[in-house]
Amino acid sequence: MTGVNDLTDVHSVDVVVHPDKQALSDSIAARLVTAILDAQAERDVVHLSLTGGSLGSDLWASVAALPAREAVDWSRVELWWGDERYLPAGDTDRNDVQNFAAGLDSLPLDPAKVHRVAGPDESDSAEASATAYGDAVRASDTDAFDVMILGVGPDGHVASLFPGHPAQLTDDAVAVAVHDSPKPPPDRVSLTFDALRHSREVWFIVAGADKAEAVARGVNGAPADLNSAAQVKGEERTLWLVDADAASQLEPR
Ligand SMILES: O=C1O[C@H](COP(=O)(O)O)[C@@H](O)[C@H](O)[C@H]1O
Repeated sequence: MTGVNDLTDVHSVDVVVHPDKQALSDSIAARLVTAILDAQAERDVVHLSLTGGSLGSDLWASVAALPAREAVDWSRVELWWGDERYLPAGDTDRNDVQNFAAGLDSLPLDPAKVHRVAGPDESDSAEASATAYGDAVRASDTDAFDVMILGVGPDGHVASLFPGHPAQLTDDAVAVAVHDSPKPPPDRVSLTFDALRHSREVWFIVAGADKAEAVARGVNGAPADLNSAAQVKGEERTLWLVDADAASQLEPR
């Protein structure tokens, strides 16, 4: 994977505001299906990186309800996660489990192309899991994720990179173990900023007034100790897909 992002160009992001969370979820689903179809017209396999959080799962319910999902060749879609809670396979607090329960399980995916982060039942430590996950990303046949979907926490975190946390600025790895996470559970595995940036498109998906400050800081390029989202841009496009409540502290552009 290659690519360098100019983080000083804070205006090269697009913001799309939707009236409410359901409209936002349905719109992300339609946009995602279109993006996959476009990518499949150009490349054999499409690489998507998914996110946890409520909207990160809701969007799969929206995809599952979308007739256009039938046009996608889901067997040619590779799935990754930007982060995972370091919990055993099947734990209902895992991001992958929540995504599948919401609607991913209805899609005819190739299980060999679903790249889950190993939990404590399948690895010796979060560090070992992060190393194995990073090796899997490196070994994949892609030079970049096609779409990197990232939820944003009220504290401005993306994936499991929390502002001010020691793991946030790890720069010598694809994935990092996170301990003492400010948000439970305490142990996690996350892609690093470098890995997140190796994406053709980065989509931040955010709903709710409690995230309005994080959205404003992310869009306006706040420093890393205040906002992790602001440190990540796509190689071709950076999109903020938000509802009206989450957009309420943005200046008119
Ligand atoms: O813990 C996590 O939180 C964020 C955001 O979640 P939300 O519920 O506030 O939307 C999520 O993006 C991340 O993947 C997850 O591990």
